Amino acid sequence: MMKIALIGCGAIGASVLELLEPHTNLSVDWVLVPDVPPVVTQTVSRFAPQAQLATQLPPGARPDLIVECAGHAAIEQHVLPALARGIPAIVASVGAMSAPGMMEKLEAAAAKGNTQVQLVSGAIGGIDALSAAGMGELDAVIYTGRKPPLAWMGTPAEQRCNLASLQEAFCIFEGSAREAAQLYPKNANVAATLSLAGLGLDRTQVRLFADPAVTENVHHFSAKGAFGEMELTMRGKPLAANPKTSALTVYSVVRAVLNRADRVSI
Ligand SMILES: NC(=O)C1=CN([C@@H]2O[C@H](COP(=O)(O)OP(=O)(O)OC[C@H]3O[C@@H](n4cnc5c(N)ncnc54)[C@H](O)[C@@H]3O)[C@@H](O)[C@H]2O)C=CC1
Ligand SMILES: O=C([O-])CC(=O)C(=O)O
Repeated sequence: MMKIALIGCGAIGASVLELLEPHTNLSVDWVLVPDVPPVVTQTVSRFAPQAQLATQLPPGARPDLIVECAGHAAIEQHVLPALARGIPAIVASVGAMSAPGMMEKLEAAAAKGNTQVQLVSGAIGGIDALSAAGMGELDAVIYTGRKPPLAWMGTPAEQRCNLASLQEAFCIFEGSAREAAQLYPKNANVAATLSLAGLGLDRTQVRLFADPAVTENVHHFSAKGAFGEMELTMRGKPLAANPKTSALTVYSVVRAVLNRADRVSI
């Protein structure tokens, strides 16, 4: 039985709990959240009644895996200490790697604990191909993210345009994946993921649009290099609980967990 600690129980975390519940070869025994609103209590008692709710992993707890779906701050707060204790981790907040030195800290913590951390593909696909292509020479990776204006509320996009009255697509950001992930921590994890799989945070070109013509979160990237060329468009359905987040992110986290719990992984 694989014992799991889940970090975060919002739009992604709640759906992950629901999808993992039927799997009898694993058990979510801890759910770590900064506070416990009634909706979290209800979700946990419905899908993981065995789980203990806490703000930090208790010192004596020894999960086989921690699963982060909480936000960038959770990497420093939960993932690094767990890795250093030898607990492997699955991370959804890949954009956190845009902070100076964070990738090195992650590697050092995993090395200290003699364990591994997996950064999930999240809301995008093709990471396997891009990452394999990166073993050869890559010339360019270009990413465009397009979401409905509502998905950019509460971000610096509000200072760039009037999101509520946009009539056509507006480019709210153009620059590197590193800047994108730092400015839009809840909306540009895909930019960071593509760059870590490919050309790195500083050489991956990113454009982000608030687009009233789309109802989905549309991610497009193209890559060119020694392998040839690839292009991918993902039209991700947003989660009802958080329009910034695509449903595929949940499936990606669940798949990563099951790949560790099951005998065959794909
Ligand atoms: N890799 C990818 O493609 C994607 C990654 N994400 C990442 O996943 C994160 C979560 O997304 P949602 O579930 O939609 O957000 P949400 O806002 O619905 O839920 C966040 C949950 O995490 C908890 N939380 C916040 N800070 C925490 C901390 N320091 N420690 C423990 N729990 C904490 C909150 O209380 C809440 O339960 C995003 O902030 C983003 O970093 C989101 C979408 C796509
Ligand atoms: O869920 C999505 O569509 C992508 C997202 O928020 C991110 O890249 O952070």
